[in-house]
Amino acid sequence: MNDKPLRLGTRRSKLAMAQSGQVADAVRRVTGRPVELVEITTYGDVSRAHLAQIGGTGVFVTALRDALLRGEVDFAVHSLKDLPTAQPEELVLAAVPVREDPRDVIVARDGLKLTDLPRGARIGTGSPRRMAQLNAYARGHGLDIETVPIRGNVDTRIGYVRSGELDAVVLAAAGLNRIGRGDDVTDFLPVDTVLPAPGQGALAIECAAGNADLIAALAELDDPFTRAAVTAERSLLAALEAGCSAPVGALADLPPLSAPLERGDPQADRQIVKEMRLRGVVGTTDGTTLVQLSTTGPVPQTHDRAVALGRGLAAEMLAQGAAGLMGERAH
Ligand SMILES: NCc1[nH]cc(CCC(=O)O)c1CC(=O)O
Repeated sequence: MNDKPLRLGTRRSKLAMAQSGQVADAVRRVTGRPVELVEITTYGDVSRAHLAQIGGTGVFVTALRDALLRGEVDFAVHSLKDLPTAQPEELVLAAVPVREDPRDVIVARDGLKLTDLPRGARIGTGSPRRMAQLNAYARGHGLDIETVPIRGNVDTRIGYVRSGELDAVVLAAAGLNRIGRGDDVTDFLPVDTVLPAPGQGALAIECAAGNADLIAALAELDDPFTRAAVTAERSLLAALEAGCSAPVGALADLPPLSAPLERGDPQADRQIVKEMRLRGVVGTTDGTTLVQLSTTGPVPQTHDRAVALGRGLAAEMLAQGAAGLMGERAH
């Protein structure tokens, strides 16, 4: 047996360290090898500039990928939603593990839920996708809220609420759960209200394309349903030619059951594993216009079919004017 430690390249943020630590445990289990964490500082960690200003996608990812390409680390763990949709040829996503809760949540003062927020409440988020959908929801439901651009790590964001500067902030459930702050959530936003970012809640384990033994070992951590889902979501994003900072949401999951689920009902079980629903949304950040569409079909059994599912829905969204809602292109 090969006892040489596997080197896992990771960012130093609390979230990155938490998810790298969890994946390291899983990789130790399936490979029987020790795993050591190698900390890498990325431009996104250092820059104080607003993310939209440093621009482009994948600022958090480039330094990790460079370390992989230079052979300084054996694999890296990314939040899938931060990964650019273009895959470099020299690298492969060796595994996409089972997805965490994909929903966005709010952390609000006094335990408030979205619909309890008082008139004029200030909600912090740096994400045009979250702004667009929250503002659209507010318009449709007589809520009077103001979305306020913020950035920073999870602790910083929650700090704005604790200090009283903001009434609430929007975050991803998955990130809070991974750093053990799930109890701070005051409201889970239904995906019908705010569709998450493509890939949200999922991780990607990436390694060099030439590392066949490691790729084979890591395959055990792959969840085919999650992989098909995030492939469809990211293909939708790519086909809209939108970057990670575009107001685009997408989620592929199980379609609602046509009949109430009965435990062990073979009919319901078959429906669960066979079908996938893909939803996509794009809108203006003020929430005045949203294009929101969905499609349901068999769970894609190949990469190409998952890509086709995402592209197909993107084409329908473009036909309904999606391109005009995205504003300045990131690239
Ligand atoms: N944009 C930052 C980011 N990238 C990944 C997560 C955690 C959720 C995930 O893994 O999808 C977060 C924080 C957030 O959006 O609240």
